[in-house]
Amino acid sequence: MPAPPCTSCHAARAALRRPRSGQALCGACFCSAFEAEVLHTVLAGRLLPPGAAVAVGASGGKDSTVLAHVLRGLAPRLGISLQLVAVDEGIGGYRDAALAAVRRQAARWELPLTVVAYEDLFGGWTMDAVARSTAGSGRSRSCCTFCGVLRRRALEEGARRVGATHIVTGHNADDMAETVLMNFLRGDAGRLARGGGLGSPGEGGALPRCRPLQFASQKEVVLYAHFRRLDYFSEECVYAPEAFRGHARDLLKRLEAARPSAVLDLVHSAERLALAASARPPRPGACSRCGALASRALCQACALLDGLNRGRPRLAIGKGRRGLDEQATPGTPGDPAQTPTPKAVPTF
Ligand SMILES: Nc1ncnc2c1ncn2[C@@H]1O[C@H](COP(=O)(O)OP(=O)(O)OP(=O)(O)O)[C@@H](O)[C@H]1O
Repeated sequence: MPAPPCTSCHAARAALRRPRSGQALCGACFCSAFEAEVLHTVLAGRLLPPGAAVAVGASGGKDSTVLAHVLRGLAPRLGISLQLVAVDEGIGGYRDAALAAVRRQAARWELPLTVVAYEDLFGGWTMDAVARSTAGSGRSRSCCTFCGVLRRRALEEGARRVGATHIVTGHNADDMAETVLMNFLRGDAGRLARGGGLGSPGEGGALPRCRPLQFASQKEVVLYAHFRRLDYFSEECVYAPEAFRGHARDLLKRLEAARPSAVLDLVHSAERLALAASARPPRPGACSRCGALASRALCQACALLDGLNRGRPRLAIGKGRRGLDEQATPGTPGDPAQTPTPKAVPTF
């Protein structure tokens, strides 16, 4: 049976049904609708004001590839300038290939690209060295916790170096729903309260961040990349199988099969959450080491690096963190058996 006509242009045959609405569209009309929705998200949320110098966190994966492509098309209309900032976490056999995809994109789209590396920013620590250190403490699953915190810091540093005023990342609705679910499962009220909305306005001197694909489903991001023939890197990080996120992802898939709106419902529910006064985390202050926003004496990044440099990475995660703050003395040397011979003292 031939495909039905596109319900938008009525000229071409439909190539897909939109996963949420069931609307039958041809590839061209789907891509136009997707781009219009991203534009609406940016304008309605006042995410990127005219004149903004925007750093796109470019991982080479499907989400940031689609984000960079869509924003490049919208840039003249929004009055913004764009550049790519990629973080090299130092993950052998994974990030090098992903960075090659980012370099191809930058060349094809004529966008400036800056690469910042953990190794240079964090006193010689690469993610592979962190993984060896955390596996030694029997907690290899914590790898992604370290990587998430350090990547956030590295992206901020890269964006500042190129004079950006705003940071955008490619998190899609599925990523956001997984995060909400994980925060619920961990009982992390502070993160749940902070996780709503389309990004952060830039508290404590940090650059404003936003996620223009936050309402786009993963399936539609993949479809968009397919119809626009985008070249991206699609392998999973070598450390991802260890991550707790995988359990949230599996659970979400099952929830979605029973209730197709589950992903967006979760994203919206996080926006509407209000914490009881007794559950509210204390107002953040400044990290005693680097000055970034911190809810304890040290910000997360400094606490993690401190734990690593002491050869006690577990100290920096969860309950051990309090002890680390109490012991925090700037410049404490690391345990040479664990540290990767730091090249420089981390400064951010
Ligand atoms: N190495 C990196 N350098 C720069 N930005 C990154 C890097 N890794 C992730 N990001 C940013 O964070 C977003 C979320 O990344 P994450 O790896 O959690 O999800 P993802 O769904 O696999 O994203 P993507 O498909 O873009 O890789 C990315 O879309 C990108 O904007």
